[in-house]
Amino acid sequence: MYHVKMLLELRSLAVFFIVFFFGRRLWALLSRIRTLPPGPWGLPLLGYLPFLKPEAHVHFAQMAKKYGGIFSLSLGNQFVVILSDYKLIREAFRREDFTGRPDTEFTNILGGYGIINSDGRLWKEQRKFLHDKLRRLGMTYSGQGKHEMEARIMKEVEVFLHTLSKERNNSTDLNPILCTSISNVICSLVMSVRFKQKDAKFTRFMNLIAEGFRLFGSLNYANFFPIMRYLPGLQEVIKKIAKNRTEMAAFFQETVDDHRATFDSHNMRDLIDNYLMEIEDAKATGRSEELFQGKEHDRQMQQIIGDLFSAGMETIKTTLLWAVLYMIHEPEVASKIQEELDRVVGRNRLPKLEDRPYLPYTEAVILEVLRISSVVPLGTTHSIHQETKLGGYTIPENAHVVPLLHAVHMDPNLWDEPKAFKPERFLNQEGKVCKPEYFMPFGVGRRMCLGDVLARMELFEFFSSLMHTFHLRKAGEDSGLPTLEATTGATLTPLPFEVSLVQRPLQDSPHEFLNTCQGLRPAGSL
Ligand code: HEM
Repeated sequence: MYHVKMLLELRSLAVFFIVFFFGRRLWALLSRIRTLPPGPWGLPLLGYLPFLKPEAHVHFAQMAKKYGGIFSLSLGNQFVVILSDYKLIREAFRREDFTGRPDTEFTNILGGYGIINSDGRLWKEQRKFLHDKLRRLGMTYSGQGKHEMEARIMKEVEVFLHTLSKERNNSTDLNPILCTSISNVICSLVMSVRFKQKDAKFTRFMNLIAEGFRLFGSLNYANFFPIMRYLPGLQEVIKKIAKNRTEMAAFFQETVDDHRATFDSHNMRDLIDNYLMEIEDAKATGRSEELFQGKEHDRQMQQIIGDLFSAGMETIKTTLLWAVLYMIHEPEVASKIQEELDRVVGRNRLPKLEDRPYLPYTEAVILEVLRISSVVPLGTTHSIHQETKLGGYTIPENAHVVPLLHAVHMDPNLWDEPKAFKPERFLNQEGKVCKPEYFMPFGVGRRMCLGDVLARMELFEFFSSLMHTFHLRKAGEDSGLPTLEATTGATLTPLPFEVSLVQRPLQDSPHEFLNTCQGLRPAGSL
């Protein structure tokens, strides 16, 4: 009898301890959950993934209305924090602890090379190096380099206009023409190479990039559930990515080898020459092993070329396509730009960078295009490698942090009628350009776009020259206006459309102007 009683007491004690232990754990878990940014619960293991709609930026913006300027959700095994409060975006991204990039299937394939997806010391050193060298090559608003950069861009602008002059009055798809022209700017800066329209090597290169985007897109689920990488379908995708990357690497390596063979330390032609100089210097000073944090030198150069190309081509081309589309929709805005260009620049030359301060309306239109199109709607995902606090909430280690730039640019509390195209919002009462701190198409903080100066130069030169030389009209008499709907990928791209280009009549000095617009030699590979 005594033993039974003992056993019962022991059992009660055990139950008490189990309840106490799990109760404490549950309490700790709930207390911790309460410190995380608010957000939906989702399903066990899958989290919110099954409910995510294809246009993630629009879906997240709707969620932000419910949960606020900082909210969180689980997507598979990832904990994601979405920021749409511009003050919190600024606060987070100026901090060192928010400069990480996520560790995913995608970044594993890249092996930590390059700049966009690198992390820690390699990223810091590469960012400083690139910032310094690209400035010397002309990515700056001041100094001699600026003129060299302008010359590189203008060469492409002129070839672009020449190609278009052959398309006058026809319905034209600007996408492939812009693709070559914008690529040539970045290729000339990085590796002194340029391509003709429809060049076979360039076409292959562009196809590899397009296929790369598609293949990495289909790997998305493995980013959320790493175990899925072992599924046969995804194994095939991974093999194909590896094959394409080998082909791209060979293409870049050929350029690096050519540069090595003709390298002259007294004549730095481009970014690759600067990298070769750095590698030589590291050898001479016994730093070779440490350079690029011990990573393979040539592979780092290959990835840098790939990173700058992918970051600097699609974004600018897409922004220019949006600009053209909005000009077709907003003929009054287009006329005001042309009136300003005619008054300030005159009809006998193309606009130059030094005209820019005197062309506030044109400048305001470019800013409005950048705002309304938010070509990189979700910015680039950041990550943190140690638990931290933001806006009073706990941000756990390895959380992904997404700046919802689209929501910032469409916030009715910040912008009057955000869906309307209103360049005037970027002009102050004196008619001067002013940018509010919640305008952030290039991101903000320590990992802000490295190419924003080049991007602003290119957008100005291409857009103002195009407007100075052509009227942009909708193609086809009977068709309606092309849609402003976007295709959602890493960037927000307009659906394919055509434009009718009507050459603008000349007034003064027709010879010089004609020479610029029509008498140019076609491009050839360097
Ligand atoms: C309209 C044109 C462009 C837009 C809208 C744009 C936008 C952005 C955005 C939103 C980011 C992410 C910032 C972050 O991580 O928080 C970024 C990063 C970056 N951009 Fe751009 N970009 C443009 C053009 C360019 C050009 C022309 C270049 C090349 C020279 C370039 C090079 C880069 C690089 C290297 C990064 C990564 C920086 C890092 O991780 O430290 N971008 N850009």
